[in-house]
Amino acid sequence: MTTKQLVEQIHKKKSFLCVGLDVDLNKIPEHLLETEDPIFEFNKAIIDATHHLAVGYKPNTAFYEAYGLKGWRSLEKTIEYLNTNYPEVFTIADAKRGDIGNTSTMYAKAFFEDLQFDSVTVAPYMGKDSVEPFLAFEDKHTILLALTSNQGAFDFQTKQTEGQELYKNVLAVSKTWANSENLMYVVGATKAEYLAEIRAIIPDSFLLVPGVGAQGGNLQDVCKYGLNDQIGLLINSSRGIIYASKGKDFAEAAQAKALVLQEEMEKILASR
Ligand SMILES: O=c1ccn([C@@H]2O[C@H](COP(=O)(O)O)[C@@H](O)[C@H]2O)c(=O)[nH]1
Repeated sequence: MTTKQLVEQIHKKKSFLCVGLDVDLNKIPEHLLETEDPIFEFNKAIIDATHHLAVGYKPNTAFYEAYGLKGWRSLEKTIEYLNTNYPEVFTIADAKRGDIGNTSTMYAKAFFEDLQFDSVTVAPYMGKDSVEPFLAFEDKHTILLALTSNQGAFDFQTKQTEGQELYKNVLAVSKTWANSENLMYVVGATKAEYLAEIRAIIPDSFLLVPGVGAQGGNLQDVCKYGLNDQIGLLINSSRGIIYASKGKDFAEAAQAKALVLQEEMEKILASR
């Protein structure tokens, strides 16, 4: 999917919501555990109930890898289901990959060619040659960790290096890499106060913003400095949406939670 198509979807749905599909078998309704593939059945119901309110879906691969081969098959079925039934949505494999060049190429093939995701999250730590193999894929997006939502972000990301914070260095340097137009960045909703300075370095890039809901980040705070001319934000909520109920009404309850965020986004978009 191109960035232009993503922006069109945002305007059409009046939403820049991304639903996180982080499926934990201990948290899903019990009746689904009797089915052959509980993870896929859960995802399918959540997607069907929320697709008109969300422009993106983000399975975090950890939640699939944790269940071995069966979990990976559930991930495959989920992305196939999205691409077949809702090809207009932007898909993110939250896998946080990145390695030496030839290995990164294989990661990129896995997520872009085999699984057919639109994007994958990548850690910048190993530098340019670990990220450029992902950027080489046309109309695919590499979402680089910049300033993450967790407390540990302060251990390294905000430390001074070459006269500025490391995360700012990541933003400024990655902009110069080959095909950097395919880059997006992760900035945690819990770090909204950094967004003005982030936008000064990367005014045009899309930001994937996790951390609203369960982690306490605030949508209004993120939008104040995070929005740009193209909207430029994908706000992710995982637990806050998908675990709204553990009963048979789980999909309706998830829809209600997604609707609250979509309506808030619609108001924000209308007020610009
Ligand atoms: O900085 C980051 C980067 C990634 N994540 C991931 O996003 C979701 C958030 O889930 P919630 O349940 O809405 O808190 C999850 O997959 C994280 O691994 C992040 O939270 N922060």
